[in-house]
Amino acid sequence: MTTTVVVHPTRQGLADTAAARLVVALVDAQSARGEAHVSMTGGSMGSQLVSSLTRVPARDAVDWSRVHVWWGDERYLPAGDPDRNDTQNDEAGLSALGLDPATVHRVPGPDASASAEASARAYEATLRAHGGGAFDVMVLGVGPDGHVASLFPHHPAAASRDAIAIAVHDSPKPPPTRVSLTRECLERSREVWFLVSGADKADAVRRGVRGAPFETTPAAHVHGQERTLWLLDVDAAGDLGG
Ligand SMILES: O=C1O[C@H](COP(=O)(O)O)[C@@H](O)[C@H](O)[C@H]1O
Repeated sequence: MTTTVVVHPTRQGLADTAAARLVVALVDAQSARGEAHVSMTGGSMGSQLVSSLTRVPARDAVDWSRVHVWWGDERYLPAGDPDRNDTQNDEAGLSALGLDPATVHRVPGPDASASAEASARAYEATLRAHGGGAFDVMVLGVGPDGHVASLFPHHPAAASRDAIAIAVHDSPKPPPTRVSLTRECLERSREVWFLVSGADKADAVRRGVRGAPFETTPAAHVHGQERTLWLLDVDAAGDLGG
């Protein structure tokens, strides 16, 4: 397993390059296994990545009808809520890619589940029916506090084991109720890509890349089975030194 840091001059360049990488990774996965599984992220970079994906010249090399889309976490809000990660990805152009809605696996919100726990169980059951969360590529953002998906520093839910997906209550970042993949699940992917932009993330990136304790920096302890990439813009890389 290797960890690589790649620094891009601009945020747009970061998103465009990550989108091109993702197209190639999906083509490779489909050629090796017939279908591809990617876990997307919300937050600032999630939608920018989707927007860039819609403009990658080679995107037609992917058979989008055989791409399974998942999310590493979701804000527990009704379908279509503008604060949901999937809604924001949709608005950035996800539907323009030619995906089959049956292979876009959304986390149920309060309109489709009795509780965040029930939502996590339903999402976990869907994941178990499709390989248990061993994605080809897991795309993750990182918060300024070092959180990843909805695993927050010093939050008891972050330490959950023996599950694939969990309910998260009292999130320090709104909305307070979320559903997240667990640390165990996040580590099952072939490749983990952190996409991080902005000077406000520079300290979290430094801690993540240098391996700070899980309790303070959950992002530091998520690795791909084959490869971990920290894809940064120059501002997010600002505290890494030469
Ligand atoms: O709330 C969330 O935050 C993180 C990071 O978001 P950002 O806006 O600080 O980039 C995101 O990765 C996660 O999916 C989302 O639910």
